[in-house]
Amino acid sequence: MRSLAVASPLPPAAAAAGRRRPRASAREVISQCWKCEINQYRPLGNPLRIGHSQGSLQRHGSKNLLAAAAAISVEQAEVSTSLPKGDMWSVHKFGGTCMGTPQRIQNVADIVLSDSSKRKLIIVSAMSKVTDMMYNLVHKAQSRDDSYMTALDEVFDKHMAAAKELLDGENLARFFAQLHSDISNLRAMLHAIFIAGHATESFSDFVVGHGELWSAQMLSYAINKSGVPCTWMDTRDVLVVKPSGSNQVDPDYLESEKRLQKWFSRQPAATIVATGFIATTAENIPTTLRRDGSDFSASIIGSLFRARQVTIWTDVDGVFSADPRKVSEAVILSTLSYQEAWEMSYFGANVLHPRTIIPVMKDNIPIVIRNMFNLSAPGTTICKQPANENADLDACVKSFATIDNLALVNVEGTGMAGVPGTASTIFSAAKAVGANVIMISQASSEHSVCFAVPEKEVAAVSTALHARFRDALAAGRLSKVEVIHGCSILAAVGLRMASTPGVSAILFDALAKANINVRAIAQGCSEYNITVVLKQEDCARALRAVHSRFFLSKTTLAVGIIGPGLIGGTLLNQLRDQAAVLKENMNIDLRVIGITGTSTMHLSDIGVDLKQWKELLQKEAKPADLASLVRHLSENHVFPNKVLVDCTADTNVASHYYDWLKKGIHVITPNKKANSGPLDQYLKLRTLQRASYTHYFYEATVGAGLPIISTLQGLLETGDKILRIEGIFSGTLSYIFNNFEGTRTFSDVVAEAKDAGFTEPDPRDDLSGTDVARKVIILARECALRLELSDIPVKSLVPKALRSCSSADEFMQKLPSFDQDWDMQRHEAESAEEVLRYVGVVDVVKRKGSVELQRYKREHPFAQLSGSDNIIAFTTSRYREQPLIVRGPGAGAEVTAGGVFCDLLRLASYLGAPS
Ligand SMILES: NC(=O)C1=CN([C@@H]2O[C@H](COP(=O)(O)OP(=O)(O)OC[C@H]3O[C@@H](n4cnc5c(N)ncnc54)[C@H](O)[C@@H]3O)[C@@H](O)[C@H]2O)C=CC1
Ligand SMILES: N[C@@H](CC=O)C(=O)O
Ligand code: NA
Repeated sequence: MRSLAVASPLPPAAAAAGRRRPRASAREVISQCWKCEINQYRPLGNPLRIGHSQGSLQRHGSKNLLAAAAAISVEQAEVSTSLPKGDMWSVHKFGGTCMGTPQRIQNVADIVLSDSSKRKLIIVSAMSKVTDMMYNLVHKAQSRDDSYMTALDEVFDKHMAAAKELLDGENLARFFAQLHSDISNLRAMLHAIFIAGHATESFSDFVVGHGELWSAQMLSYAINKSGVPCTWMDTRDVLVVKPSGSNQVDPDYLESEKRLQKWFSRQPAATIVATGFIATTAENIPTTLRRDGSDFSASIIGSLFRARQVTIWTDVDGVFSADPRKVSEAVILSTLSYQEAWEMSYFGANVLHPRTIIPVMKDNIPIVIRNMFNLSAPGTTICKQPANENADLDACVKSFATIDNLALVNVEGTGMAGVPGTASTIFSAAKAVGANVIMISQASSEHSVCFAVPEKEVAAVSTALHARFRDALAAGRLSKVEVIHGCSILAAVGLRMASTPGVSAILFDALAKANINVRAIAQGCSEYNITVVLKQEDCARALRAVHSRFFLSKTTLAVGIIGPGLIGGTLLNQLRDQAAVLKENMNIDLRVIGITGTSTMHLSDIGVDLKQWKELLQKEAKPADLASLVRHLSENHVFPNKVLVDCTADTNVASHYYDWLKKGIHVITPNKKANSGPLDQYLKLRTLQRASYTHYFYEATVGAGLPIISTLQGLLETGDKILRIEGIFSGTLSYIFNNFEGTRTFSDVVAEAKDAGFTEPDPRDDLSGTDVARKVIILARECALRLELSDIPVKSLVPKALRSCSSADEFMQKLPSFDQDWDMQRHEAESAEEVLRYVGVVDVVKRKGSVELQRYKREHPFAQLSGSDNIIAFTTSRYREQPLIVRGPGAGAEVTAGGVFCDLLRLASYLGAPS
């Protein structure tokens, strides 16, 4: 039976008390150290090992070793522990940042303990910065800089301090003894390096690897502390690699498996912490796995155990669809195929080094990249592409990446076609000067070959090509060897691009719409990658344009708000409160990327933080400039759709709608000026709207949030004939006459309507009847009546003497002097059992409109209103006997902004949002 207890490192006292380890062979016992747990079973011929073994013996004394050996029972010595492989193993890897502080190491221990897998192997890097500190020691020593001694003390102090915070009692003592001994060995070795003024690679690797040895021990003891038996592994005892040139190593799986088997038979633990980064050669010389070595260690070990999964813990939520520093919209990918991860890492994406993928790929072991500081993020799973295309690989294009500082070399001429060996000559010239060819493209006409190389290598390539092709150039067989400087590569990566028609069409369409010129294109037969070469200055814009096309929903809308007053401001607050719900439930992503008032303006590339739009408009604002807001919107290539919402009452702003629609910017407004302005301009605007796919919505211009425009359009579009539209169209005037009773004065009620936000910015627009007349015109024009505002006779309620007031405030101040006149009119109506109501009429049959103050009997529906109610009656062919009536509050901030918001959602739904 394999007991977990026997796997834990035991001091002699504990061993003697009956908790025992399995016995190693006689040769191995001689050099085994119970304190440091580094298995000294190798022949003592390796000078690096001698130091350690002798150190161990000197440190702990042979007596203790003998005691440990004596405690091993015969029964346990007989136990054969073959290496279990497969699903029961889960492998985790924690990098230096994860192991950065004692608290983080404790968090790592907690993560390990929360994994319910039957068996776990945890690969760790050195504590953050320690590897650099260790390299620095070697560097100092071989430079004969004796400050290596104080630097070594710092290494000791750092680990001692961490261990003191993390461990206690026996675990701490054990770690301290080991650290102490290692540091004295290192001191001796560094001294030797100092004297020689030189360190061999294996000496250096031996020194540097201590960071991992210490972090592995600390974590293993921290896990032990919680009562879960855990042992630790010096992977130099197991992982055998051979150098494969160009600063790389290849794992020797057969030999490693043999050694792992042997190691495990001695320490058959269910939880093992192993050192990342370090390994050994077949000749037992310490070495490292080079850059990103710990990930590689995890992948190799995962493969040796045929693990269920290898989890690489880091400090990001997973692999992004593009560099998040360049594309703020970048998203975390939930899955990636091995090949995609491979492609992306080539482009410098923060994925795994390609060689890390190889060991697990051969056994189909998934690698999961997770954020240790955000455990709620599920991370990115890198696995074999599911056979079923509909399985969880999200999209055919997985990510976009760029490489800057490139130059294109274009070799061109009629003499190239059909001449074997031209390409070979070109690329051997590039090779001869050591240039790295990053991408190649040749048109099938064979008249030109172009390729991209790093900018810093292009001069040498150009010189080499001119030399090689001197004769061909002189004879005119080649017309030019041309260099195009300042280029970048933009690559789209995705496995399913191969089986999805139209991907490249979408890619190039997005580039075209962003007005980006493509210099060269390459797509290999594998179709994992489509690469385009563009001007470096266009690259960031191109990246954002293509990313948004593939990753943002079609119903992402960039919104510009003009006039953050009562309605505009209320709309911004409603957007703030509802945006997340819309995104979550309806995939509608509304981003306000610009707000302008009359004096200040705030712009954002990705979306204003609506929680603080008011502050931003004060503190982080520029002088208001409508033209630059429009430019900001139309030149933004991140968002597929753009809309301007005019919340002013400004005629000048309204005069721009035509241009905006022409630019492809949708327009939404509660401002009545465009639809009630000069007829010819109105007709031009509506004609353009109908001829284009750009939308113009203005529901709130009549009846605020009440569905007046949409009801009318619905009747007309379905073939009903409108005969007459009649009603109370002014929320302000409705409020005034609903409340002008008893002892209240007319001017008080007007002031109340103003305070309640029912009036126009200047209340004279309401009292003069102009606002109602505008609404009558808007409805009349919907019914195809060609009327101008001046065609509507209007009864103004503004006393003649106040029409010339220079401001709304002056008007409000002077209004009380006319209260008596109003009292008289009211009394007259009241004595006839009637009420005053201000009504508008569109008489479609007679092709005219009117606006009047009328008296109605108390039982008339118009007399029944309250608050700011509007009531609008449509008499039509279908609704002839009983008109279709829409009634409800027809003014006020919330209902009006709500009406504008509805238009925004209608736009999103026209653009494809779910209903
Ligand atoms: N208040 C209501 O109940 C209803 C209002 N409306 C319409 O909504 C629009 C806005 O009304 P309110 O918000 O009540 O008025 P408001 O006066 O509170 O807001 C208008 C805002 O637009 C700004 N503005 C004016 N000209 C501008 C320009 N050229 N560029 C940038 N900003 C400019 C002003 O500084 C102000 O902040 C008006 O067209 C009104 O007819 C429509 C239905 C109901
Ligand atoms: N001032 C207007 C607001 C809506 O258009 C009104 O009172 O109706
Ligand atoms: Na309306």
